[in-house]
Amino acid sequence: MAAYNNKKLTPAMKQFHSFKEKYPDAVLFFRMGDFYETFYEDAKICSRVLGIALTSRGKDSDSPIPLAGIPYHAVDNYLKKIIEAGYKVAVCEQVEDPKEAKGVVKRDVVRVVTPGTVTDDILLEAKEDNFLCAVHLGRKFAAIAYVDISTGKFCAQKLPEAELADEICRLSPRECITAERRGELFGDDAARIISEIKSRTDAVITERPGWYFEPNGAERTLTKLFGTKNLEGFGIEEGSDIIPAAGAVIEYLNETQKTTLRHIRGIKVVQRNCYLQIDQTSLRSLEILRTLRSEDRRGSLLWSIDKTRTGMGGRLFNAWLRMPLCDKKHIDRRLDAAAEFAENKDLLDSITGQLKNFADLERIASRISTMRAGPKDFVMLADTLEKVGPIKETLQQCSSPLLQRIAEGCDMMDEFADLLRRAINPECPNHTRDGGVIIDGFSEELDRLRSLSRDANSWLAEYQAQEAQRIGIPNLKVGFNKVFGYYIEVSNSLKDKVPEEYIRKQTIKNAERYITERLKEFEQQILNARDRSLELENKLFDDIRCEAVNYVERLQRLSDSIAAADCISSIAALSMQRGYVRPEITEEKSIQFIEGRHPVIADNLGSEFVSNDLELGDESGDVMIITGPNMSGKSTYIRQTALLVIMAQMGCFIPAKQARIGVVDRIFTRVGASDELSRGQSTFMVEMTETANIVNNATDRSLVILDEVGRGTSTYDGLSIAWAVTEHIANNIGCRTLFATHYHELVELAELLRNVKNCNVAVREWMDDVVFLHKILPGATDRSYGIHVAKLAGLPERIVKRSREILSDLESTFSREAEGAQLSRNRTTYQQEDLFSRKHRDVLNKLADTDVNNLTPIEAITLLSEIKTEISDASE
Ligand SMILES: Nc1ncnc2c1ncn2[C@@H]1O[C@H](COP(=O)(O)OP(=O)(O)OP(=O)(O)O)[C@@H](O)[C@H]1O
Repeated sequence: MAAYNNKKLTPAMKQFHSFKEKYPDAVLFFRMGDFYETFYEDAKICSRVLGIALTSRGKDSDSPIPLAGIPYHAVDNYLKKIIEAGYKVAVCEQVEDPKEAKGVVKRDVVRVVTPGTVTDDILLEAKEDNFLCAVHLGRKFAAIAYVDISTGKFCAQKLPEAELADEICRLSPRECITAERRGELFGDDAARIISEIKSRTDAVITERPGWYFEPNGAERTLTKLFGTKNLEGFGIEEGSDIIPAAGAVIEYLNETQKTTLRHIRGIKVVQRNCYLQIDQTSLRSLEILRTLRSEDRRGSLLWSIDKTRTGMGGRLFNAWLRMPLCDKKHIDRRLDAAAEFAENKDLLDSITGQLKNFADLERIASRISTMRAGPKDFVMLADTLEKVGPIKETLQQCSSPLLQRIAEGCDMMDEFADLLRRAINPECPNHTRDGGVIIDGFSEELDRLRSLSRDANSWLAEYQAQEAQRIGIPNLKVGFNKVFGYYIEVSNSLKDKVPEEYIRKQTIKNAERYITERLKEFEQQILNARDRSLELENKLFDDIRCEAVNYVERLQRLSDSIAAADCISSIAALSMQRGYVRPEITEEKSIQFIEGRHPVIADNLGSEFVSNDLELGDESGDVMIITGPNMSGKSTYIRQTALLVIMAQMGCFIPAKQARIGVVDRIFTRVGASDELSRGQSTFMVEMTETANIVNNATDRSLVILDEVGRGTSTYDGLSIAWAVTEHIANNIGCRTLFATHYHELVELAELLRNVKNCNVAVREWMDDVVFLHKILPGATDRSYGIHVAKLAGLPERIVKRSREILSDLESTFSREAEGAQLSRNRTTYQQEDLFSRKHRDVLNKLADTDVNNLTPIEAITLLSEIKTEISDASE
């Protein structure tokens, strides 16, 4: 912007530069009349991202300024596009009436819209939280704080640094604040974490000065917002790592919002061990919130099972799915509630019916609190508050404690609903600027002013008729335009008849236009009345908005209750629609399903989907090795297990005939070869990193899903790694594990280790073809049928035939017996080592128990002989 110091700049452009200096990292929307103008680089960005024309200001000067303008009435759509493209926008408005301005009109930046701070419905996904988060790396722990300003939800948690990136990915924030890259706050670790966030999420990274994160200042910011002395009431002790992160989030909102944040009423500290931990890899590979390939909601578990009807219900359902519970008591509370709905169709129909077209109370409450609520918000609110009574009555009939609590939370706010009904016109426009928002009868003064303007039409008609008759011009017309106001129009052929007192104002093609003293007087009265009625209407609307602020807290609580009712009824409706059952939740370390189904695939395939049983953990063995041909359904089966556990622990019914689930603390998956080349890691490296994460962090309460570990390297390396990992899990961790593999050699582990068992997927051979039955059966298989699958996939017959020849050659050269012998040798050694160590221990114990001083020589020789025999037995 070389032109900044140019003395030739107009006052408006000088003003533009002064704002641009204050908001250098934002695109500045500079209001000029009916347009938001953008200049210089901003104009180029807007032209590129928004597809609007790039022109220039001062075309004839030496240095024309690039310019792109956005009509003010269409600003919302343009804002949406530019924010989605990851830009921030500073909205600079005219803050005085241009008519009254002395010199250049006063302007100010009234808000900065960034991806993480949007509040307008059009810029938000109804059923998704729009999180802004801040990250802080403490000495021992990391902390993250996140807020959705459109709802007022504000949470924070302390966690090990190694889990930070995963947690951020799970939250999928739109924007992430970090301390500026200088000083000790921003070391190598932070740089690594930020680059991980950048590569794994769509979040925009915003750097802010180190003082945003300074603990004392941050604590002051937070206590000021909540009006508390300290943060102990929120479970945040002095010096907690949470404080810098939470303070930075609020400081950033203060910087960008320029309105009150009173709808952020408190901060919830998330206790990680209360929730089933699902790491980022599992979240992605199990396609819980988005599909793996297209990153689409459609096709994900959430998309398939979410039947909520309200925005806040949808967001809560999303959070329940992202953060399933770990406490049997809490899970049962949700399940009891869902069961009560599922068993009573009338009750369920009544609730779901009432939730239809229910307003997003949480977001309206936020807009009320930030004084951005429009007339339509209040109309929706009035309609919605009317439904609360019937919902409360329905819920009061229920006996489950959760539903009773929800019923208690159904606050009808009669007096507020009544005010809205009396004041706001149900047919009102979107904005207050043209009036028509306050209903007739609400204010006597408004009614009087309105009737003055309404009566104007009949006065004008009467005046027109009178004048036409008086001066004998039957087609004389009274009209109105913005420039001249009211006028009398007389066609040219009759203009000679016009009396003297008519003052000529405008000549048009076939007529002349005049004004009269009476008409002018009348006009003044009318225009005055219109202006005053608009002014009064705006004042009345503002009063209602201010009154509404007193209800924000109650609206938020009501919203929480309705969201929970929506989630529970969604679960019940789903279970009735698809025949899901209530899982029995236990504290045992086992999982059992009878006729379990994959929730998404089974819904697509209908009756073609083959259901399967599962017995895992405790007596049934912790580790299940599943072998079977390609395409037989191994991956589907192991993923289905993880999904059913997640659904059960969120309090959802599940697709099975019967299910018993021992609560799981963490889910780990190592599934398929995800392409992480963009992160500079080879497929095998990713596979091994994920495997290392599992063996290092899984507990005996975890569920581990392994699909093809070791496939990314040579057969023997891969097999050895897979063998050793399985052995380690079975011997040292003992967690419930499903391992789908093509390494048939692994099935031998079931003979060696007590808690490992084999299953295979049934296949029927028919002529030269195979039919996949998708049925999981006990025992191992030793055939791959890979070539059959290649044929099915359309590999040319010539290649298929040649593959068969090569396979048969290979099979005879490196016969399976040879490999088997190798492994049986391993097995023998394994058994021998075990036996040896046990015998040696027995012998040593015997020696330790012997009192040598009291042994006779004969006894000593007998003991020696016994020991010798025992050792020789063991080595045979
Ligand atoms: N239980 C089932 N009932 C019906 N169809 C199924 C079932 N399980 C899987 N399928 C179908 O079989 C296809 C292949 O399943 P899946 O990917 O689970 O096989 P896989 O054995 O893991 O294959 P690979 O070893 O090649 O990875 C799926 O796309 C699905 O359409």
